[in-house]
Amino acid sequence: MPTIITISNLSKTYGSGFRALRDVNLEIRRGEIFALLGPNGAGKTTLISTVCGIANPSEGKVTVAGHDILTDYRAARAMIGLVPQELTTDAFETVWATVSFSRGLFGRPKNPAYVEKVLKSLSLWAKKDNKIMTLSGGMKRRVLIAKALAHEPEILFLDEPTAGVDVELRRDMWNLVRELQSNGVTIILTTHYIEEAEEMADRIGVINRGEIVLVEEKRELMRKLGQKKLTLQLEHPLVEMPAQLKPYGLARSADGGELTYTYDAHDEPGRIIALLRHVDEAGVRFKDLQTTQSSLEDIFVSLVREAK
Ligand SMILES: Nc1ncnc2c1ncn2[C@@H]1O[C@H](COP(=O)(O)OP(=O)(O)OP(=O)(O)O)[C@@H](O)[C@H]1O
Repeated sequence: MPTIITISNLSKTYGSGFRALRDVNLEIRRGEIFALLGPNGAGKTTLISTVCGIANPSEGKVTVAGHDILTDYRAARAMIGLVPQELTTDAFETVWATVSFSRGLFGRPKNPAYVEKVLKSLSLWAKKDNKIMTLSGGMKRRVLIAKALAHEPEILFLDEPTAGVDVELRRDMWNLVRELQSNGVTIILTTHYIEEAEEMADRIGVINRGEIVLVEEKRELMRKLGQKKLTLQLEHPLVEMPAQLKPYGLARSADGGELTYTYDAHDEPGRIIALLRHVDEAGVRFKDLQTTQSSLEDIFVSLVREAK
């Protein structure tokens, strides 16, 4: 996939002297869903704000489809829709007026048919004449997305799109994001919900203390870093680890009733077979066994911990 956004050696130091981004290098591919994960204060919003021209970079360069965000600001910005974290919409305006106005801000000619399509796709059509302040929190969030899409951007940034929304709206948002992607829109989202990244993203970037600590295809990340656990529930508690089993580094539960073997997800299956044979040879009997795979959450927590 060709690159649509190129971020090179980007650093951001706020007026307070705080360095919120440190030498960030990142390429976003056209048409992908890229999830940016990071703990509170990691720099996610700062990174988005800089690419969208809301915050100025201190060092480095960002181009959007070849347009420099500083020297060719208008062209770069016109390609981007931004759904901010905070609800900043004008409370007294109607949904229709707010969304149409956003389109005008980018110098786009009026296109009521397009605005209608956006409002319908966000289930906002029935509310088009309602004032924003009369809408529920979830509806207001949909308005923010409609505003961001009003000028037909090729790239959509969603900053914590589903923070504080109910499960149903979250599902709707996910479906909408997928639909946008199938229409060719590139999506960059930040999220605290690891399951959201797991569900949605093609690639995942992890940012911690202003530094990108990892960028990887989601599938590859889970394959490479995912660990599996095999747990044996024993018929009788094991008091001492038999010699044959020592090389496997098995963990014994406090009551001795369970043995757990942790292994890389891409280890050859032969090792498990050998382990089970050794268990048998050692006269250890088990009544049940389970395998589990570490989630993206486990991977994320260990990455952020390692980077500290
Ligand atoms: N205008 C500002 N002036 C000084 N420091 C700032 C400013 N804006 C943000 N920061 C600091 O920069 C760091 C990164 O903030 P940012 O909002 O980018 O993080 P984030 O990853 O989006 O966090 P969250 O997940 O909490 O939204 C934080 O330590 C924050 O306090």
